[in-house]
This record gives sequence, C-alpha cells and structure tokens, in this order.
Amino acid sequence: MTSSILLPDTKEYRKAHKQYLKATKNRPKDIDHDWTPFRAAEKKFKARFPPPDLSSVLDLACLRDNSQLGYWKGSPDAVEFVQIPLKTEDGRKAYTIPQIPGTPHLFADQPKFKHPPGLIVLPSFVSEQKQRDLVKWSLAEHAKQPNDTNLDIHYVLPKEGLWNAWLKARDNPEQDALVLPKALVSEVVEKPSSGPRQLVNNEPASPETFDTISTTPKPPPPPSSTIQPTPVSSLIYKMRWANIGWFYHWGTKQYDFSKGPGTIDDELRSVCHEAVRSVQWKDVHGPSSADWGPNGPDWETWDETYECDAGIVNFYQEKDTLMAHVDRSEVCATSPLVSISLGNAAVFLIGSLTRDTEPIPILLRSGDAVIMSGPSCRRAYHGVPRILEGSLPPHLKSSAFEDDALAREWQPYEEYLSTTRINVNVRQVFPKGFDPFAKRSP
Ligand SMILES: O=C(O)CCC(=O)C(=O)O
Ligand SMILES: [Fe+2]
Repeated sequence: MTSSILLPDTKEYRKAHKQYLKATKNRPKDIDHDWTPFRAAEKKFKARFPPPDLSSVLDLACLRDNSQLGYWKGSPDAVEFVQIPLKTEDGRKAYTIPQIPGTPHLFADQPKFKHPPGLIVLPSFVSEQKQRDLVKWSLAEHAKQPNDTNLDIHYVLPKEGLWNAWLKARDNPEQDALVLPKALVSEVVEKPSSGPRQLVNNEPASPETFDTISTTPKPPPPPSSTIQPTPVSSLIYKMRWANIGWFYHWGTKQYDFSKGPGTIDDELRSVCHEAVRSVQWKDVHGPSSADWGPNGPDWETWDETYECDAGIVNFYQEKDTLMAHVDRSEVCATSPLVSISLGNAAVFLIGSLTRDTEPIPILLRSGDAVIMSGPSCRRAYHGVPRILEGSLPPHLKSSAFEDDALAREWQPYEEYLSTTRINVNVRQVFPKGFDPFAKRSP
C-alpha cells in the first residue's frame, strides 16, 4: 500500500484530470446550492482532484522552521489567532482563536464569522518519543478486548488483538489466518438493508437527562450477515476506532454505564492532564460572556476537577473522513476534550453550534494537541474531511532509529502509519464528584 501525492506536470496528474473532466461533465451547475457552509468546506478539502489548495488552512507549524514540513503546507496567516502563555516554560506554545472583540459569542445576524471561544491548539505538544509510545499503545496494547473496536461487532477477532496477530502474520505469511464473521456464530444477525443509514439524533447529555440515558436499553449491535472471512493482513486496514474508558454505545450514541468505567492508560492520562494544567484558562475564558449554565463557569477549578474518563482512538486511512458532528454524550458539557494527532497530517474543521457557520480549517500534524473547552466550543460542529497523504514525519520512520534492532521493530509501525492517521480523543463524561450509581430522587 503506497501513498502518492498528485503532482502537477506528471502522467498521473494528467490521467486524474481526464477522469475528473469525464466524471463532472454532466454535473449540474448548482450542485452546491443547498450545501451548508460546513458541507461546502468538507467538499472542498475532500476533493481528490484537483488536490485542495491549503492556503486558507491555518498551519501553525509554519511559524517554526518549515523546511521539514513536506509537500502539504497551510498558511500561518490564514486565520486570526493569538498566542497564549503556557505555564510550562519549555518552549512549547499554545494558540487560541479569539472571539470577535466586543461581541457576544454567538450571533444570529452574522453566523458566518462566529466561532466559539475555548479552542486551543498546542502544536508539537507531544514529544517525538511519546508519539511513538502512543502509536504503539494504540495498536498493540489498546485496540483489543476488553476495549471494543468497530471490528468486534462483526468479526471474531484474535484474543491477542488484531495488531499482534498481524505482527506474527507479517513475519510468517502462513499465519495470516482468516478472521471469521461473527454472524457464523451468532443467532442475531443484521438484516441486509438497501436504504440509507439511519441517523441517530441523540439528546445532549446532562445531569438532568442522566437517569433517562442510563436506563435506555442498549442492545448489542447485530453482526452483519454479508461479511466474508477476511485475512488479518487486510482487516488491520479496516480498523476504524477503539473505545477508551466508559463504553460508548453507537446505536443510541450514549454511554453504556452498565459495563463499568473501563480504564485510562497512565501515560495517556498524564499527557491530557499536562495539556489541561499547562493552559492559563483565564486567558481563554476570562474575557468571554458565554452562558455556562446555572452553576456558572467552572474553568477556574479545572486544575483540580479535570479528570478524563472516556474517549476513542480513531484510525483513519487516507480516504477516510469524519463528517461534521457534535460530541454531546458527555454529562460534563464544558470540561476540556483533549485530542492528540499521530501519524499523517489532516485538515480539521471547527465551526459553531450550527452547520451554518463557515468552519475554520486547521492543519493538524503528528504530536499536535487540540483542546475543545467551554459551553460553546465543546458543543461546536467539527470534523476531519481530509487526511493528507504522504505526510508521515521523519521521526515516525524507522530510519530515525540509530539502533538496528529498534529500527526493525518500528518497521511494521512505519508501514502501517505510511497510510494512516491516528487521533486519540479523550473526554470527561462526569463532573468531579458526580456519582453515576447514586440513587436520585425521581
Ligand atoms: O480526528 C480528529 O481530529 C477528531 C476526532 C473527533 O472529533 C472525535 O473522535 O469525535
Ligand atoms: Fe468529535
């Protein structure tokens, strides 16, 4: 599996151009007339041809030495941002997108320009060594039972985890076993459906809706009846997510608290806590007049009350996208969400409480952390329309290792990462002190 960037003046580019002209010949002129601004941005960055122009994408890495950044570059001037001081005085930096001065945080009259306060970008926050540790952790330690992955629904996965089975199969192709569909062993199977996928519109979680949410039935999803036995070597590229902490039930888009809290890896937890504690929150939320709900702002206490307890590891192959969505299943609606990028770079879009705001495009590279915090940013639409092919940084290649044995050990990770982006997305479901199992009066 190789990744290639379409460079102008090449045979591949001319071929893609011809295919594009053929495919778009009969496309109606007003195809985009009913797209929301968010949808229009998704389409723009998703397009394979012509490859997207990233000059409107905020690329904070360009503020440093940009000789190592590779083919895909955005611009450091694409969007207005401000640097905020970090408590850690080690050269790392943090940036936030300011509100338009003198205006409340959301406007009905001019939705185009309104972005919620609370977004922090921390370029290269995670050290190169920690990035490698987190990649290994995601694949070899985390993406296996008891943590669910998207593939567990449909396949009887190897007990050691798909990645570890793949490491063996790579060394010895005879061990590239066929993984069997669950439908062969399950009594309940999904009936094939020809209609569009059902959209689940979940109610935002809150302490008030918690009891209803926790008693909503959460049946296990039925395995597909049409899936075929698949070798480990190709299934590894179909892994899309692995659950962290409290178990998420995709059918209802609610957490299934009956399964218990799950675990959070110590190293991951410490990266998230370090990120949250290093920000001077008064510089971010102090000037804002946002509505924090009946108990008022809680950012003043995040140093003590932030506690990550759930999340997801997303695995993106080059053509995968994550459509505009809001993460609103967490009872804690304001506490920071920490999102760590690893592997290939991506375009991340962040809008506002509706899809009608033109989103800000931000180029995220391996090691960058993003924090979404506060009442409006935590409920803002966001998505990932584009993985930037061929953007694996040098420190995630085995040539970065001087030691031969270490280089050899990293080889399978480099091979997988050459077409992959990993995002570790960590949240706080419960405000500190909220006991999900306490008896509440009806
Ligand atoms: O991949 C990313 O950067 C964002 C992922 C995300 O929004 C999510 O997991 O909810
Ligand atoms: Fe999200």
